[in-house]
Formats: sequence, structure tokens, C-alpha cells
Amino acid sequence: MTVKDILAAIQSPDSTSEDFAALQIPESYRAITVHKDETEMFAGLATRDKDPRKSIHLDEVPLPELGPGEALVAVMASSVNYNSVWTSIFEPLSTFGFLERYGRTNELAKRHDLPYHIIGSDLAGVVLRTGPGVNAWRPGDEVVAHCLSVELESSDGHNDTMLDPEQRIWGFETNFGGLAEIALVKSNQLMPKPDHLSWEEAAAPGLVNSTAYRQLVSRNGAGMKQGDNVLIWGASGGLGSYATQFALAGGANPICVVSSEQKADICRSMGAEAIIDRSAEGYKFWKDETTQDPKEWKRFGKRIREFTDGEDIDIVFEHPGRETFGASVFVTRKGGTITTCASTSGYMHEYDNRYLWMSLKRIIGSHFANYREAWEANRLIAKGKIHPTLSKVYSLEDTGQAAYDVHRNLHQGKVGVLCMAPEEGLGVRDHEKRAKHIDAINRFRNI
Ligand SMILES: C/C=C/C(=O)SCCNC(=O)CCNC(=O)[C@H](O)C(C)(C)COP(=O)(O)OP(=O)(O)OC[C@H]1O[C@@H](n2cnc3c(N)ncnc32)[C@H](O)[C@@H]1OP(=O)(O)O
Ligand SMILES: NC(=O)C1=CN([C@@H]2O[C@H](COP(=O)(O)OP(=O)(O)OC[C@H]3O[C@@H](n4cnc5c(N)ncnc54)[C@H](OP(=O)(O)O)[C@@H]3O)[C@@H](O)[C@H]2O)C=CC1
Repeated sequence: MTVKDILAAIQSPDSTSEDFAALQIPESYRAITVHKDETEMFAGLATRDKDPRKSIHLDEVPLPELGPGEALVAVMASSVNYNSVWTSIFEPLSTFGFLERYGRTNELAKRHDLPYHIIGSDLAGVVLRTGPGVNAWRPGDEVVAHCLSVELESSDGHNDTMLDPEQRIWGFETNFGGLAEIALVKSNQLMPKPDHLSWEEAAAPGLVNSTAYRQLVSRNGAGMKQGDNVLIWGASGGLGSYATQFALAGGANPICVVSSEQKADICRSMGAEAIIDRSAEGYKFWKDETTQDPKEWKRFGKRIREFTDGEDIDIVFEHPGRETFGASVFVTRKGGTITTCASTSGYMHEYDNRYLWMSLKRIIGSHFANYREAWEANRLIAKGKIHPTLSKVYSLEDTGQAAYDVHRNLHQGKVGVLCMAPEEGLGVRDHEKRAKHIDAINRFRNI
């Protein structure tokens, strides 16, 4: 039995759940990996010069054992997230440390501690096998997977599953991720694949859409409401392209920051009106490595006021980190919120705390999404309220290049990867619903 036989079953309209259950699963499959003996390969290089094309490999790997509560999924498509960039440049830490730590927790988790790390935190595909105790999913089910892996043995995570002390991001802090022909997930990561989307479109939103949902919309994040002025950094990027859609769909007023006219056009086409091209307007929030320039914060704030009839920002959707954080805190209105999930440009932030405490602002840390938030975010995709922002699709062989593009900010929206899917455009089940949303679905394509 080979991956080709699985693909044939997926592509046959007559395949039943029993057919899938009867399929033998191959003993090995192709997967995107980084190697433990290469973690020092970029030592001494600047972050920018660490090239994911050198560290990312396509290997034949053995099939992992399937445990209780788990599922093996045939991955038709996946997507590149920035966490795979971090893994491939071994920053801020080598992810092998996460796998070792996980491996120490119990006998079954030892499977994850390997000399290679199969990366990737998104997938769209078909369930092949489920482990003992899985009743909600069956072989043949068409699914997407969110990337929250939790154990839930501690009460700490029982109210908000992101607070589980054993919370991990699948394909980043666990092995057997989605950039592969077969992936191993916990069954409660599975969600129904939106039926109007192709495999690669369905795989694109998962991680960033769920993260933006918690960070901006959920009460666990900023709890955005109608009329809020929302400053969105990287508004046409992975996270930002969903934050912009959430702001528009939720009746808020997005102020989109981008770095080119082309990206400004994308935001306009999503329906945003207030757009700041940070490159064209030349903001320099840092005078040098150690000194920020409050005059530049003020120039930026004045520009925002031009779009808002003089109002300041209710919510900042932060992720660039060090380079922008001082400005983000400054431009937030009295009582407003800065919500942050990342630090792409550096994690040691500096801001003038007087503007925070005197104006009663709040900084909220946000990370991925709990089970329920991920489900709600996927539901919005399935209902055609929020759309994938897929721009370009690569083959599994070219994942290194795809990660390089994301690392160098050469991409738009999301970058997809075909895993088992032989070509783009497959997997659409509801053509009528698709036709209704086709322009929005294709908005980011090939730009
Ligand atoms: C969905 C997608 C998401 C993304 O893309 S996010 C972006 C990518 N992710 C990242 O860049 C994050 C990568 N992760 C990290 O950088 C690290 O993962 C963290 C900095 C988050 C944590 O570092 P760590 O080394 O895992 O943990 P420690 O807390 O620094 O060290 C553990 C030791 O420190 C002790 N400790 C913890 N808290 C305290 C305390 N409050 N007082 C005293 N000690 C403390 C512990 O017990 C333990 O000790 P002992 O090493 O001896 O076991
Ligand atoms: N904690 C969590 O759960 C999650 C964290 N992340 C993290 O969030 C970050 C962004 O992820 P994602 O949106 O997918 O990445 P993308 O690269 O797709 O988008 C980020 C955008 O941010 C903008 N940007 C980058 N650097 C700067 C800067 N120095 N100043 C201002 N804007 C900047 C760029 O837009 P432009 O050039 O147009 O301004 C870029 O397109 C990553 O660090 C990632 O690891 C992502 C998902 C989940």
C-alpha cells in the first residue's frame, strides 16, 4: 500500500468510511523536517541571513505509532506559518528542546523526541485511522486540524484550554506536523473541512485565523466591539489579513499598516479605507539601536487621527514587537488595549510606561486560541464570513523556498503547500457556496 492508493481513495467519489478503514497505511511517508545535528548550522549569522532553504529537508520518515485519542490524517495540503520559519532558523530556541521536554513527560510522548522534527501547524486532509477512545471522527472524514495540543490533566486548563500547563503547538512543540503526507494529531484538534474550499484554501487559515480571533475578538483577547478603531500591523500578512477581516466583519474600523502600495491595494480590496504605508511614510521609531523617537510616535498618531476624525486607537493588534511596540502603546487611547501575540522584530520591548499607567491602558498577551475559539474561527470560514487569504501555493519539495519567502516578507497573506494533493483546486464539495464567495476567496491569489 502506498500514498498513491490513499490518494486514489480520496479522489474517488464512491469511497466509503469502510473503504478508508480497510486501507493499509504505508510504513513510511514523505515529510518536511529539520535535523537535530544541524541546529548550529547558522551560528554567527544575523537572523535575516539564516536561510530556511538550507535547513529544511524532505525526508522519508517512519509512520508513528497511533495512541489513544489520536488520529492519523492523510494531508492533502498544509500552509507555511512563521513558527516554521522560527523552527528552520533555530530561533529563538531550537525546537528540539521542546521535543525532548515533551518526550520526558510519559511513555507515549517519547515518540516525539527524535533526531528530526516534522514541522507544520496546519492541515486539510482525510482521517485514515483513529486511536482508542475516538468516537467523533471516522476514517474518510474530511477535516482541518487546529494546532492546539493539550493534555487537560490539570484543572488549570479546564476553563480555557490554552492555560493547560502541558499546552503545546502541534508541529512546533510536538513532532509529526502537517507539512507531510501523513500527520499525527490529537483527535480533538480535528474540525470539519469547510466544504466550499479546495484543500489548499482550507489549510491556509487555521493557525493565523484562530490566533487573530482570540487576540482581537474573543473576551480572552481584546474583545473588539462595533465602532472600535483597530490598528493592525502587517494588515495584509498572515495574522493581519484575518484581523482586518474580523474588524470589518465586526463593524470596527481597521487602520491597516502595510509596507507597499500593492499591500495597500489588497487591504482596500478587503474593504479597508484607512491604510498607512509605513515604507512610503518612512516611520523610524528608533533613532538608533537603543533610543526611540517619541516625535515619530506622534507623527504616526497624527496620521491615524486623520483617518478617525481625531479619535485614537481602541485596540492595537501587535506582533512586530520591539520595532513598533513603543509606538503602539503611545497611539492607544485612554483605557485602550494593546494585544500582542509575537515579537517578530525582537522580544525585548521598550515603551514609555507613563503613557500606559497615566492613561489606564492595558497590554494583553495572547497565544493561539483555545479549543472553542479555534472551532468558532473555523466556523466563520465554513460559513463564508471570513475567507482564506492564500496567495501562492508550493509543492512539498519547495517548502524551503516557501519558508524563505515568508522569512524575507516576500509573500502576501498566506502561502500554501500541496502535500498529497497532486494539483490545486481539488476537494471542493459545495460549488454553489463557493460561487457566492469566489471573488473574496481569490482576492490574494497570484499577487
Ligand atoms: C501558534 C503559533 C505561535 C507562534 O508562532 S509563537 C512564535 C514562536 N514561538 C516563540 O518564539 C517562543 C519560543 N519559546 C521560548 O522562547 C521559550 O519556550 C520561553 C521563553 C517561552 C520559555 O522558556 P523556557 O526555557 O521553556 O522556560 P523558562 O521559564 O525560561 O525556564 C524554565 C525554568 O525556569 C523555572 N521558572 C519558571 N518560572 C519561574 C519563576 N516564576 N520563578 C523561578 N523559576 C521559574 C522553571 O521551573 C524551569 O526550571 P528548571 O529549568 O530548573 O526546570
Ligand atoms: N502567538 C501566536 O499564537 C502566534 C504568533 N505568531 C507570530 O506572529 C508573527 C507574525 O506572523 P504572521 O502574521 O503569520 O507573519 P507574516 O510574515 O505573514 O506577516 C507579518 C507582517 O508583519 C509586518 N511586519 C513585519 N516586520 C515588521 C516590522 N518590523 N514593523 C512593522 N511591521 C512588520 C509585515 O507587513 P508589512 O511589511 O506589510 O508591514 C508582515 O507581512 C510571527 O512572529 C509569528 O511567529 C503567528 C501566529 C500565532
